[in-house]
Amino acid sequence: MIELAGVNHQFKIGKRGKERVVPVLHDIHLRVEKGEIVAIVGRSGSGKSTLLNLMSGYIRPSSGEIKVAGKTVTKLDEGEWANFRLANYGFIFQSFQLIGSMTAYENVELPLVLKGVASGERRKKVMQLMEQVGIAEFAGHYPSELSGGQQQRVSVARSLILEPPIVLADEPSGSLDSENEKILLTMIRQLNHELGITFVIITHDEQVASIAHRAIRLQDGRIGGLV
Ligand SMILES: Nc1ncnc2c1ncn2[C@@H]1O[C@H](COP(=O)(O)OP(=O)(O)OP(=O)(O)O)[C@@H](O)[C@H]1O
Repeated sequence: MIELAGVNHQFKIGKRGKERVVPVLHDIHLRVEKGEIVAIVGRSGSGKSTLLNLMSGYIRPSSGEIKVAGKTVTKLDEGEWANFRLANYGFIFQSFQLIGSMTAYENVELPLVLKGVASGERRKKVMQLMEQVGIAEFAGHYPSELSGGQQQRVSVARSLILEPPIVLADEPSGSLDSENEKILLTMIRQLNHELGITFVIITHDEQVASIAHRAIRLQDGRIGGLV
């Protein structure tokens, strides 16, 4: 589903003319199979977010090749990446990244609006999914009127509304208490099992890593073997 071959990444930092090159990822070879839940673990600064950003095209590798769903994505331009992301990826973030001026319903609906889906079909899909993740009763609430766990469920619903084959999650339970974390992890397992969605999850949390089929440890920008 996702394949990285010989991927290296370095950032350039500092003032123009005085840039310094900071190597962050080194010779990454990684395959995530369809239907897998893969956890990416490792210390702060080991390169986990950089790896996820490479998978989602927000940054381009300095060298190496990346394939997603059979397509070589390394050379896609911005516009092509935007379409590719919409068709293939859902995203879940630690900070939920909901739009504060939109209700829970409107947040979940947004990807369908962007895709140009007709309003009747949007309504059906949004309500069905909000019910599935247990937040239908909060449809008219704004994010500020919801608990952290409820906000995260809204963001999960938004990430799934276009039925993406892959969900990338960056510390998805980082802002949740243990009760809400449990609900989120059960939901991820269920979605993986029932819909075959592939998950790549960055985490520091052992509970999260424990639901993964496989955990990959990054150490100073290198894959340090299975956990
Ligand atoms: N845009 C950037 N410009 C320059 N350096 C960056 C940039 N983004 C990340 N880095 C550097 O790359 C290294 C890896 O960062 P990254 O965010 O991938 O680590 P991480 O494992 O996700 O860390 P954390 O667990 O703290 O989120 C760090 O040393 C960081 O300072």
